[in-house]
Amino acid sequence: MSSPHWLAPVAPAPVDATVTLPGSKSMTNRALVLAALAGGPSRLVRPLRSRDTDLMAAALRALGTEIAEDGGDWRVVTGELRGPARADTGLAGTVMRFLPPVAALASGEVAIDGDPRARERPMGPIITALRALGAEIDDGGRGALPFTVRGTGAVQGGRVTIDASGSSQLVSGLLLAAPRFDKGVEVRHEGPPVPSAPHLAMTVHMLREAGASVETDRDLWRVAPGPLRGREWAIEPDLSNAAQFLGAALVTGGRVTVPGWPAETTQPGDALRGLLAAMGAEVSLGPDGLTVRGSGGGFSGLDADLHEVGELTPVLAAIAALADSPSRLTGIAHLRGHETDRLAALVTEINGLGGDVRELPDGLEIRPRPLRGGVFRTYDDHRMVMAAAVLGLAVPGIEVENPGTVGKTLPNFTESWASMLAPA
Ligand SMILES: O=C(O)C1=C[C@@H](OP(=O)(O)O)[C@@H](O)[C@H](O)C1
Ligand SMILES: C=C(OP(=O)(O)O)C(=O)O
Repeated sequence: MSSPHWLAPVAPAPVDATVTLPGSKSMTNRALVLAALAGGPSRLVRPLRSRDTDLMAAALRALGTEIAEDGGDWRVVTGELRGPARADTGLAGTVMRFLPPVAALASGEVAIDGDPRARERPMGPIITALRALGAEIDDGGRGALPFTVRGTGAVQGGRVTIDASGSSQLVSGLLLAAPRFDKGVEVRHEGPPVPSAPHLAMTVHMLREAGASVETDRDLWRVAPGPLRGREWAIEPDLSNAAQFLGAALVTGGRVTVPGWPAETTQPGDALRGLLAAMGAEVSLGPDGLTVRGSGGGFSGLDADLHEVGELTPVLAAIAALADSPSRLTGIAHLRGHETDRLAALVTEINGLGGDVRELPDGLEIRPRPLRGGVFRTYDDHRMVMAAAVLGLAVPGIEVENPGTVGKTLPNFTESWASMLAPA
């Protein structure tokens, strides 16, 4: 899926905009899985419609779930899970990690594959864990996509140890399907720290909302077997996808408001409030939503451990490249296994515009430099498009390769970006 280059627009003036964001990818794909496993019908209200969520819906439909359009909502009716079926994960981490445990509950074979890069993303630990829990998986010994899950209609479940330092989704995937395992599951993580703690909290929270009994301790998650309830899932706006819009307020010394910002949430994007404030933004959360204002007098770099909120890195790195002082972003070695090796991609592309970004063993060191225009490659990574857009606010002539790849989570991004920049 490639599209012609997009010339990232320079901000003609400080932005002054209200930006309504589509739903959360992470919540939409969890709700779809929980709805497919529930005992009764569910409704997803304002789900995200994007490549990642459409792929999850298509995969669950292929397994026998009915997912109907209903005025922008999705109505989900549980069916008997069955193969034979084929499922495409695209490049979606949530689909490649959340679907196999569901496929293991189906009767019949489910062949799962994805984009070429999907075959390189960490999958080994969840394949091994599923086998230990009683599933049969033929992966040709690769420990990666593609593979076939030979479902028997049931998974025994029980205790399992996993190294989830490569991705929190390896744990989330096991937990989401676990109420339907005969013995539930007890997952213990052993290894370097698991990233993305808020996403694990989201998994636990949503499981409980669906009626599951979940206990957690440090590096330990226990899900009891039992029925899941069909219910209405009101999907929150995707707060991680707010990063570039709120960042635009800081970079241009303007104002951006995101309506519908939840007062309480498990989304990692909520950390943007503190992170942008640390760079000098004025941040306020009120009845109109979250408002970020930049001073117009420049802003400082950021020294932060982003281990828990790794998906914010590409956009924060772009903001940091335009700051008045250096930044150090750490705790994000696992980003080498994301849509692309994000540490390498950010170094290559920002330095290609004249920047000075250095890769650390677990992060990035960013020294702001005057940047020039040029081609910015995006490596099939939606967040590289978003990062380029932020740089383009201040640097004329940034040509973004394959902007359509942003449709992984935000299909109308270039249009919303243009309306944000249009005079009020
Ligand atoms: O569970 C989820 O919805 C996600 C978990 C995180 O994955 P990692 O723990 O692999 O970083 C995050 O980066 C990804 O965008 C979404
Ligand atoms: C890492 C990300 O996605 P995925 O769900 O594919 O892991 C992301 O959205 O930044």
